[in-house]
Amino acid sequence: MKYLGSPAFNHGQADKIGVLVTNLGTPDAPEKGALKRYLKEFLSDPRVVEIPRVLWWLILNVVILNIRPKRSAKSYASVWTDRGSPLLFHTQDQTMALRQKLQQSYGDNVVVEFAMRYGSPSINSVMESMLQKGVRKLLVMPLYPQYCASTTASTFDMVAKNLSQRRWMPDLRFITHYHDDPGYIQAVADSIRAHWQLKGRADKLLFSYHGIPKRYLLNGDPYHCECYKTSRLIAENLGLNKDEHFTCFQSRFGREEWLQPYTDHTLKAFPAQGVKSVQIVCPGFSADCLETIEEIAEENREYFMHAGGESYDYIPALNAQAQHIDALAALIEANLHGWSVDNAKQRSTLASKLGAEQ
Ligand SMILES: C=CC1=C(C)c2cc3[nH]c(cc4nc(cc5[nH]c(cc1n2)c(C)c5CCC(=O)O)C(CCC(=O)O)=C4C)c(C)c3C=C
Ligand SMILES: [Fe+2]
Ligand SMILES: [Fe+2]
Repeated sequence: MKYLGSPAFNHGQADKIGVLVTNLGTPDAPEKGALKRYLKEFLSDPRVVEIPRVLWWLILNVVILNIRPKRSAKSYASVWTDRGSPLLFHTQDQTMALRQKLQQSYGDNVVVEFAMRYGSPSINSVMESMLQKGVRKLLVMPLYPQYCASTTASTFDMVAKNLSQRRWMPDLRFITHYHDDPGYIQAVADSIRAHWQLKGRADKLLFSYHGIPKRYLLNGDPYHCECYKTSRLIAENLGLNKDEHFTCFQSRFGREEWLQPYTDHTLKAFPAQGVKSVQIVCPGFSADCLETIEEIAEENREYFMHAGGESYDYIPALNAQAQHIDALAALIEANLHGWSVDNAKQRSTLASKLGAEQ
């Protein structure tokens, strides 16, 4: 095995702190070919689809990758913008804002970049460039508030795989979740309050989270519990009673049972139960993306209105809103605790002392 080298050690070179924020990733274009590449990488990840590999290889390559790319490309085309995929440009904006904020505290000693777990920019390419810039202490923060093996642990797998191929690994820290972080909860609650100020309140506030197969919960994944805790804390912050909010799970994929209650079933059933107006928020998504814009703001609105609903509002993800950035920056700073940027200074003093003695 030949391990990847790092730039030659240079006494006195400043050690940099690196902050790598990540998200899921998105196709390069809303086209069949790009979707096929993206879905192949995403759905081949054993953390995402936990079924025996040979069986899944056949289903994925023979069935799914021959049907889904065309359908998904159409969905992506409906949300695509001049700046590309919403998930990509929101992540770019978040990173730029975080960089500005963290550089106020750390100056040029901090390098803030983003990478995507699937597609580009890849975790491998961004880690390589950060280490080349002299990052010797690396904090990784996946922008998934709730821990899930399929997303959070998969990101860790990729970071660890990258480091396993290197000769000189940096100090490493990894934020696994922030589903109950007071700053995050406050930011989501305040975004709901701001929405109420503009539009008034609905019969029900719906919290919708991306689903996972129920089997993953039964096998010990804490994602379901963390989603419920996020909902509870936001509802408490808003002073809502139990009848005024409801938690459900969206974006089913495949045939097995996923976490219930399902968002679409819930919205189809609400009008008959007397719930005529809803406001829906997705505190599992740090950025708007296909799953919130097309599925929640559009598709599920149709279901609800068609079933007799009268008013339906989607409350956008926090994206690059200042309060979101402040909350994320505070979390990052708390996790950088004790990582001083003075090592380089100490080392250069030591190097010159040693030089003087020789
Ligand atoms: C927020 C956390 C997410 C979890 C948990 C998650 C699990 C999960 N997802 C799939 C399958 C698909 N997800 C797709 C899109 C998608 N998923 C998330 C987040 C989570 N997924 C996001 C942010 C997005 C949107 C990306 C974008 O480009 O905007 C898709 C692709 C879209 C499509 O073809 O429908 C698939 C497929 C599984 C199987 C899964 C299981 C654990
Ligand atoms: Fe997903
Ligand atoms: Fe639970």
